[in-house]
Amino acid sequence: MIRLNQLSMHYMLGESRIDILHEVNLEITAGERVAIAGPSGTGKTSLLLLLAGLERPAAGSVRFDDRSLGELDRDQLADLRRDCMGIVFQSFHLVPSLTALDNAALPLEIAGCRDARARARVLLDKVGLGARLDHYPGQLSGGEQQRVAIARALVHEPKLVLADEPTGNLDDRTGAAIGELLLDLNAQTGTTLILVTHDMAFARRCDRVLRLSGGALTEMQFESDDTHAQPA
Ligand SMILES: Nc1ncnc2c1ncn2[C@@H]1O[C@H](COP(=O)(O)OP(=O)(O)OP(=O)(O)O)[C@@H](O)[C@H]1O
Repeated sequence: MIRLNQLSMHYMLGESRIDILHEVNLEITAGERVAIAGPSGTGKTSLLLLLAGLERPAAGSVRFDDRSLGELDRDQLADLRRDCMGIVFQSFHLVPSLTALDNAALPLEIAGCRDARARARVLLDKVGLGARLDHYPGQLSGGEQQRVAIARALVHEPKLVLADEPTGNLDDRTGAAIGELLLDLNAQTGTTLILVTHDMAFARRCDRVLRLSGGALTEMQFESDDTHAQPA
């Protein structure tokens, strides 16, 4: 489903160059659950942005279902994201003027789905926000906003979910419930999951854990009960 070929990326800030990825190759098959871990500031969020076509690489390519993102224009990329992806950013990107229910229903409303609000309500219930449907983002806590963003990312059952620390701001119990929701979605609909997480217990429930460090992605290997694994 996803193929990274010799992918390189850096940011320029004035004269200084921040290297994020150096000639990375990776294949992710449909239905896979992939966790991305690694120290703060190594580029995990940037990698998700590349996968979503929201950043352009310096070299190499990102292919999604045999389409090269580099060959798509802005509108085609936006269509691809709308139709095929559910994205959870660290900053949530909720629409401030819409209620939790309308935010969560947005992808289905845009797709012209008649039962958009009913389906969004079911998901908001599942993330524990059944009593917050009519609240605006400014009236919700950070963790509640995060859960609305997760409901919005999942509501149209996308082929691919890209989530940046989806359990990061949540207490253990709520975080575990959100983790279950993502894994259930994967089990039920075959959604491919690519999740940035520092939560190793959650990461280990994925098929693969990749560590991003020094511009390289390395697959982590675990002993049976070792939650402090080193990259292979
Ligand atoms: N638009 C930008 N311009 C310049 N530098 C940037 C930009 N965005 C990110 N960076 C830098 O690139 C590096 C990687 O950032 P990124 O957010 O991808 O890291 P991360 O691994 O997701 O970090 P964290 O785990 O703390 O969320 C950081 O050093 C950051 O300061």
